[in-house]
Amino acid sequence: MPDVSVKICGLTRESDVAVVAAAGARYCGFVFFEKSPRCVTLPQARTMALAAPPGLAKVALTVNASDAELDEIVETVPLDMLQLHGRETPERVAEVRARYGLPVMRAVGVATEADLPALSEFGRVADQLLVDAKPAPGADLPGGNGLAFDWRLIAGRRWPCPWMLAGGLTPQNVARAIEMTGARQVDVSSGVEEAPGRKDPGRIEAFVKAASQSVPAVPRL
Ligand SMILES: O=C(O)c1ccccc1N[C@@H]1O[C@H](COP(=O)(O)O)[C@@H](O)[C@H]1O
Repeated sequence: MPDVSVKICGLTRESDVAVVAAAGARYCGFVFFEKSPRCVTLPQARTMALAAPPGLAKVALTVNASDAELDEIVETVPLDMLQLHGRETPERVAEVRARYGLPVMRAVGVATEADLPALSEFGRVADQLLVDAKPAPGADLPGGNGLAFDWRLIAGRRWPCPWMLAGGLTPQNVARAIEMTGARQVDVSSGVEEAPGRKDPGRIEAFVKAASQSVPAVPRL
């Protein structure tokens, strides 16, 4: 049975790291975006990153961050990947990759067919894509809204680099999402919380279990 890797994003407590690792997730994410209820300070993120066991990749999520902001994050927090979740251009993605020598995952919001070409464009410069729901116009957050998109839009599609499915995933719907899209990696934030910014260990375990037991769709030729 093919393995599906899970990223649990928006951890805020050291105890979350142990829960995520024990559940069998492959990645954990720390949010550096002030408007988010999951935003963490550099010392908080450092403490969590140092608590992560080998095999749990640590991802910093930023939104249109400057070099100065990224410098501070990368210098303080031991990381395995940078997630760019704003309006970063392909040139900026390439610049960030070169500057830090870390893999970069670029998030792309999807609501309609018109959003799909951006996935091919960013797939040529990023190490990974995060295929997320496009937030409603005027939303405070560019992600982490618990909003799903129409998975039929990407069913069986492939891009030049590995990708993760995100947006409104929950322990209840993740198996269906994987079956419909063929995703081999999934990312969740609000769907495993008991309140905004507070992860629920039971929901994390249920999510990883449901994702791991799912079978991705056969890719379209
Ligand atoms: O989680 C956040 O607060 C956040 C803030 C700003 C940009 C992205 C954010 N989260 C990312 O969005 C996806 C989907 O979230 P959800 O599961 O729909 O709540 C999440 O996995 C993060 O990568």
